[in-house]
Amino acid sequence: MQYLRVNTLKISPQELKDRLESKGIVLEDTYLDYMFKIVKSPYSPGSTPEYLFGYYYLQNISSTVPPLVLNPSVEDMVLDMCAAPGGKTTHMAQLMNNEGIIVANDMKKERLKSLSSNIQRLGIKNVVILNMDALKLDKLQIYYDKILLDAPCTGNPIKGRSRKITRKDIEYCSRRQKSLLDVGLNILEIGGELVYSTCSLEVEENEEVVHYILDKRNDIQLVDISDFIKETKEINIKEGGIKGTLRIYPPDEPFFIAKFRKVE
Ligand SMILES: C[S@@+](CC[C@H](N)C(=O)[O-])C[C@H]1O[C@@H](n2cnc3c(N)ncnc32)[C@H](O)[C@@H]1O
Repeated sequence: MQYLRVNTLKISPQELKDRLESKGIVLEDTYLDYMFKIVKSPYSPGSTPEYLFGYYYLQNISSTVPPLVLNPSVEDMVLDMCAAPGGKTTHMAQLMNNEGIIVANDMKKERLKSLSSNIQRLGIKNVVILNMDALKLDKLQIYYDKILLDAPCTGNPIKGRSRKITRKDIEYCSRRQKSLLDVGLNILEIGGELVYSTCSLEVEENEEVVHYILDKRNDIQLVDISDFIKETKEINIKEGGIKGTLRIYPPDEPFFIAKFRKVE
């Protein structure tokens, strides 16, 4: 199922809906007034003039949840630790009305090209792009009010990979996720919040990562985000294996989401 997120920095949801429907694209409302389900389209939704003008971004409905849970505001200094191709960075820029600062980092140069072209196409002006291994971000000694860690996981399709995911892959991802989360929490301001998400359903990459952090650190608390379940009716969303976390299940793209606050 394909969805589009209206880029409200450039056009209103109603105006875009009218324009696309006049071309034969059939859209359906969702829980977000700026997100539509594409029910029918006579041509590829990524090839319309409206797409090229940056009036919308194509993404799965599940991936709207982590930025909404983080809830960045204009006053916040925001970090997106693993940002490419920028679905969540550009959504956060929209939530911040193109003001404030978002540092969008990704380690892979190749993937930064699509992040950069999406930022340009959507007319986003509050994003600074950084090309670093996120495991080294604490060396910069820059501290953030809000951090999104949309971590690399076994759920991400890897170009050219045809083999099945093994236990070793899951264990490797889990170790890397724990380290990335630890670094992110080190550069969070006291009182600041970090949202951790993956598109994997493996416990080792999700609940186990949360337990690892809560067992290891006294300066971090888990924030209960289960209220979100009521707000997102048409998504197959449930409480995760730890109280206060979220899991999204197929037919929507799977996601695990947890929120942390630094308390001292
Ligand atoms: C799940 S994808 C991010 C998707 C992105 N948040 C979005 O919404 O469009 C994970 C990203 O992490 C990046 N990555 C993997 N290891 C990294 C590391 N050590 N430091 C920074 N980025 C990394 C990958 O290049 C990939 O772009």
